[in-house]
Amino acid sequence: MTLEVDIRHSFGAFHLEAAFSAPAGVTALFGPSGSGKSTIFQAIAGLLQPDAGHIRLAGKALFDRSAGVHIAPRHRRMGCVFQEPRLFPHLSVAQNLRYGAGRAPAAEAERVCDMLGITHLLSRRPGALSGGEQQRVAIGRALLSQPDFLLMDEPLSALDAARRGEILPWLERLRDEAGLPILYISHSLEEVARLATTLVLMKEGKVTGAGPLGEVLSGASPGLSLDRAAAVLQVQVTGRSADGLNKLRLAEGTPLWLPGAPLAEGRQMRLQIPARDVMIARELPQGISALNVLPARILNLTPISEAEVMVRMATGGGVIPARITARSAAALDLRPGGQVFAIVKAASLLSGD
Ligand SMILES: Nc1ncnc2c1ncn2[C@@H]1O[C@H](COP(=O)(O)OP(=O)(O)OP(=O)(O)O)[C@@H](O)[C@H]1O
Repeated sequence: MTLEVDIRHSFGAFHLEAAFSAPAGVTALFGPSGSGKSTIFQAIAGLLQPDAGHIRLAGKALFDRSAGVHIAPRHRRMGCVFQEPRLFPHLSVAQNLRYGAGRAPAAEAERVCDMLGITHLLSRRPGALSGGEQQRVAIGRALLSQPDFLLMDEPLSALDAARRGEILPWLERLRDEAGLPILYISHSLEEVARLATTLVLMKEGKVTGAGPLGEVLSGASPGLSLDRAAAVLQVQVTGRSADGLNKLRLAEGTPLWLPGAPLAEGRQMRLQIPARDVMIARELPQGISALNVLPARILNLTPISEAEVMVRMATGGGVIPARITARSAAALDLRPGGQVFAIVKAASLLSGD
């Protein structure tokens, strides 16, 4: 099931023009304040009728200006989750869930409670839950309305760092198990890098980049500050060395070593490598301190200033960008298709199941 958005709308001097697709998984809308994220959210929710364009779910119009289609919000089969959980304080968790459940079979309620880890909370009132637990119940309530898609507007922004850390694994699970398009508005690139499968970058009402997370985040897009360009790679924990390094494996098998607390073997995680922390060598380097050297093929070079270029490289595990000087790129004679080695100076783990 895919949500397709192609809309235009004006508020005075502000002009929104947004076209993108949100397939199953998490599509993050990311951009500065005032870039138009909430306007898109409202249009998809049916609370605003854009001046032009259409919104389709699995090919069926929820809105189509030229065909005169506007499905009322209550008939859009969507679940919404906001910054605040908006639970009924006088009802138990079970009653709050039932309120959203409609005709959902009991087995479905059990599955959702299990997926979100809220089964043990069913008899409590919202006041006796942590912020993160309340938000999990709010997500459960949205899911039990058996929606065709989910809209999440900054669902973690009202929580402190500890509570965000508590709820993120459940959102990852939702992304991997629910099989729904989830449109997710966020101000936090860290959250986006951890959760999103598709990324839509917004700036001043325009989409400046859209596509699979790794591709958009590794690019030199106008919507992304250069300091934030990074690789996001899927890795698996395969062991730990005697001298305190976790051994990780990229999709195609290349090993990577990372310091940090021991991780459970077999765990799937996302690894983030900032473009500024990657160097490039033409030959397999000898006698350097960096542990992680990945064979790679150059995809393209994009000038980012007079003095710097972004070099995007393909490794078996995904795309790795490196931000290097134009002088180095010329000295190494880097060209698309060239075989090189990406030297990773620093990387951080983002997530795990
Ligand atoms: N109902 C409205 N009437 C007039 N202008 C509006 C209305 N709603 C939004 N705008 C304007 O449209 C622009 C985009 O707003 P929008 O809320 O979509 O941005 P946003 O990216 O969601 O921002 P934030 O991250 O701060 O929520 C802003 O300039 C805003 O002032």
